[in-house]
Amino acid sequence: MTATLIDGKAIAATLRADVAAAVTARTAAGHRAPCLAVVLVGDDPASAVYVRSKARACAEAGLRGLEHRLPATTTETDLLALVDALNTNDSVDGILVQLPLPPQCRADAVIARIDPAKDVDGFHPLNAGRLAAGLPGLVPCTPLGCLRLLTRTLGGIAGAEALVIGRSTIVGRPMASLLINESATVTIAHSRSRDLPALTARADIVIAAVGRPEMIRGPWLKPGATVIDVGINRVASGDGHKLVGDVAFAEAMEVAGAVTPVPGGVGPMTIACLLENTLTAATARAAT
Ligand SMILES: Nc1nc2c(c(=O)[nH]1)N[C@@H](CN(C=O)c1ccc(C(=O)N[C@@H](CCC(=O)O)C(=O)O)cc1)CN2
Repeated sequence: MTATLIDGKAIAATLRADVAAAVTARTAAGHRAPCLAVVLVGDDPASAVYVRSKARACAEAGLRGLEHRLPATTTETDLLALVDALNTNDSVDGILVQLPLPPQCRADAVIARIDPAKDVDGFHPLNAGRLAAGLPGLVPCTPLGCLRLLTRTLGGIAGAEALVIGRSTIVGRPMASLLINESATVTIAHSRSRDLPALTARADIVIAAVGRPEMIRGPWLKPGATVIDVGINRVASGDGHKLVGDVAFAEAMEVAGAVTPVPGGVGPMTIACLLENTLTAATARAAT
């Protein structure tokens, strides 16, 4: 069996075009363009690349993007002061603080300071609680992107057995809540789970978010399963490096029904869903 490749780049492009069309309609109706403020603290090269991608994606979709670059020595107090200023700036609809932060800034404290109505990352405890309770709110972009990929690939997922591997607050836990809210039957596995191959063998849907290169092997999978690989791991290859996921891709393609590649799977959906969340936040704020 050779699985279908789930083309995250193409699906993300469609979602970004949908957001762009909605923004055009909004501005034609006399509203200002939604505005996303991105805060980058320090010099992490990968974070700088992601922030640039976000700025480009905003511009292409007709959103206003603001960038705040702060030095690696920024204190938590100064970062919180910037978040406060963005919270009270009425022309800002979405606030995103790029992670990871330098050690002197506690991510939990910073995230908790963001106005939940502008929390386009969906990381604020209030939004996390709303998602867990099945209430509407802003949802973390990576799990939301995974759900969009699943519904594009499978249609409905009600009743499906889904395995989420990873219990982080950024991916695993919100992913499980999203799947439960779609009436899937959900298992969450993690580093202490006893028999991961046996859990994987039962799953119609596997979401791999463990951060360990190629840990999930093809022979573990149920034939025909849909595999969403959230991992982005940089591994040595020849003289340089390459990106691999948490799933052994070539093996998975032999057994699964559909698989996301790395790169080009979940990653592009994260940024497309950030645009979607910014539009959602702007629309909700305009209605209040
Ligand atoms: N505040 C946040 N910080 C971080 C988040 C987040 O959602 N909010 N997620 C990641 C980084 N990230 C976005 O910020 C992100 C990571 C990867 C990709 C992506 O498209 N990856 C490509 C491969 C890129 C490469 O070549 O290195 C892919 O998978 O195809 C987009 C966004 C941590 N921080």
